[in-house]
Amino acid sequence: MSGNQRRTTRERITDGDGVAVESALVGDGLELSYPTSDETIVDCARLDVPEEAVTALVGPNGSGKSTLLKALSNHLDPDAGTVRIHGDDLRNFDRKELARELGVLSQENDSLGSITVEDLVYHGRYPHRSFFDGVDDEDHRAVERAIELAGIDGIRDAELGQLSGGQKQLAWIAMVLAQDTDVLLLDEPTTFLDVHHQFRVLETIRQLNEQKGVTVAVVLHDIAQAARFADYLVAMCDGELYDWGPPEDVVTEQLLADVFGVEATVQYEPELQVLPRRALPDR
Ligand SMILES: Nc1ncnc2c1ncn2[C@@H]1O[C@H](COP(=O)(O)OP(=O)(O)OP(=O)(O)O)[C@@H](O)[C@H]1O
Repeated sequence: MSGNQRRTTRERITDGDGVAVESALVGDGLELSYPTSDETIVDCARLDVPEEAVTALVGPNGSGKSTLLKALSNHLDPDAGTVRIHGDDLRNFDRKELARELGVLSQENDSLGSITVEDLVYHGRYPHRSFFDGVDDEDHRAVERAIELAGIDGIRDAELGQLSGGQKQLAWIAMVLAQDTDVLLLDEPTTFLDVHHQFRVLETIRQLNEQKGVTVAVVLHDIAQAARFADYLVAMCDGELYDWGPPEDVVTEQLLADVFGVEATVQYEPELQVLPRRALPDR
């Protein structure tokens, strides 16, 4: 079943400015924990990832961003609540169907043994092939496009195990891009990357959003970068959603103190900037 056939239900919300937006992904009444403990790690009444927009999840270490992303990508079963993509419960999808809808870059990438970068990127095409199908022209085109977007042509024949952390990260990003999905969930895609590659990855995400209408939810650590880059911010604190909305509404000096524990100034000239001055005492 294709993504378009599934798009039967529209879920609308109103953002901080009172503007109605449609949600591609909705987390509804989510309570999340890990099998190793009874402790609830995330308790989130409602989370919306607006359609055809870039949403950045921000928050301090351990605030539950990755955990939330795992639930949104069906890698973690909620103790309570549901995740819906275009109105359909994620649990209604088999693995391959979901992989045609959702491209996921997690922090814990599966080990695929000693394969080359190019083979890894081809791996991103598996949801589009049946068991007996070979690689077709569309697969070749998608792989070449992903390799170009990620800027990894020079290392396509290298084995993953021989790469630096940043090069590996770019290879995984290319694999997710080759999947060619309408929705991307990216957990810290800029980790390990130098400033050039950080910009390149963020520009690629923006380009996919603007040119192809791809919906993106991305965990970013740099609040100033997230505020400049994203259309919406989701600020997590202690496993709860502290605030949600356009960056101008969410990034306040109060949020920086409450959520991040820093005294900081927020400036808008020439664009939104966060200027941290000092760390506040631990909460
Ligand atoms: N596999 C796991 N088993 C048990 N607890 C976990 C597991 N993964 C994360 N946690 C716990 O869940 C809490 C939230 O972690 P999570 O990784 O979601 O936070 P985060 O906001 O993404 O942090 P960071 O910015 O450091 O990546 C932490 O207290 C962490 O110890």
